[in-house]
Amino acid sequence: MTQDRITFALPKGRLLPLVAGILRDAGILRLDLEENGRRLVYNDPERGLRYLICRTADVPTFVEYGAADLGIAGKDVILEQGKDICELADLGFGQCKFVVAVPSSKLELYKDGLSGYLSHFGQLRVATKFPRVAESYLRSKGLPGEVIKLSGNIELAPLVGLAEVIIDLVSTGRTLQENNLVAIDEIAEATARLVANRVSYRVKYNRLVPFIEAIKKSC
Ligand SMILES: Nc1ncnc2c1ncn2[C@@H]1O[C@H](COP(=O)(O)OP(=O)(O)OP(=O)(O)O)[C@@H](O)[C@H]1O
Ligand SMILES: O=P(O)(O)OC[C@H]1O[C@H](OP(=O)(O)OP(=O)(O)O)[C@H](O)[C@@H]1O
Repeated sequence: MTQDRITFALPKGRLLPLVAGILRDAGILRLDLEENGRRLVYNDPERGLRYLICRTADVPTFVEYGAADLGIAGKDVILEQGKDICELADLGFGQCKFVVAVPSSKLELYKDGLSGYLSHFGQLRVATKFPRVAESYLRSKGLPGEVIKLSGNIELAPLVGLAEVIIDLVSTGRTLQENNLVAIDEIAEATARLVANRVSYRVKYNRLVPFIEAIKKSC
């Protein structure tokens, strides 16, 4: 880690325009980050700042290993990754929630919940992009379900018999609705969080604090 340079790990995709806007409003970011570009590192040597464009799910990894001092990631990703990083602030945007959803045509089978379904049908397969969150949910309910990890388009799984249930993120609810799925439980809400590498937060504290305060103020 370079001692005086500050590196930010930013999530590409739907959060990037929001994050870039906040960093700009905070007076930190002066560069144009191409939202759909291929460039992954942006340097601002005059200010001693660097920005990494990361896959959303990888932001906590870049921060944990000190490749970035600060990062912005959804709470969903932070929960799933379980990395050893400092969570500094809830930035309030990027709101969504983890839900458990089933085909609306089969809702009747879940009237006694997932345990009722499981005791009747003997199996419960849960498709998700968030296996840790799903395992922990099943454990908390005492359900011996099988978690099937997918990379996206999770809603497809119950429509074609790959799984009975999905655990996925919802914001508008449109994807569930358009695929005839209905939420039967909510697990947790998620918003974007400002995170820091544990060592950077101690060693570079004086340099980081103005950035942290400016980001919090512009949210
Ligand atoms: N409706 C939503 N669905 C998914 N994520 C959402 C939603 N609303 C807000 N978010 C936030 O946006 C982040 C996901 O952003 P995005 O969809 O761009 O990434 P991704 O598709 O998971 O990543 P990648 O394309 O790299 O696999 C989530 O981690 C979450 O914090
Ligand atoms: O409630 P809504 O506003 O419809 O949003 C929810 C959808 O958005 C996310 O998918 P994303 O667009 O990230 O694509 P993915 O399935 O490839 O992850 C999520 O996994 C849902 O599918």
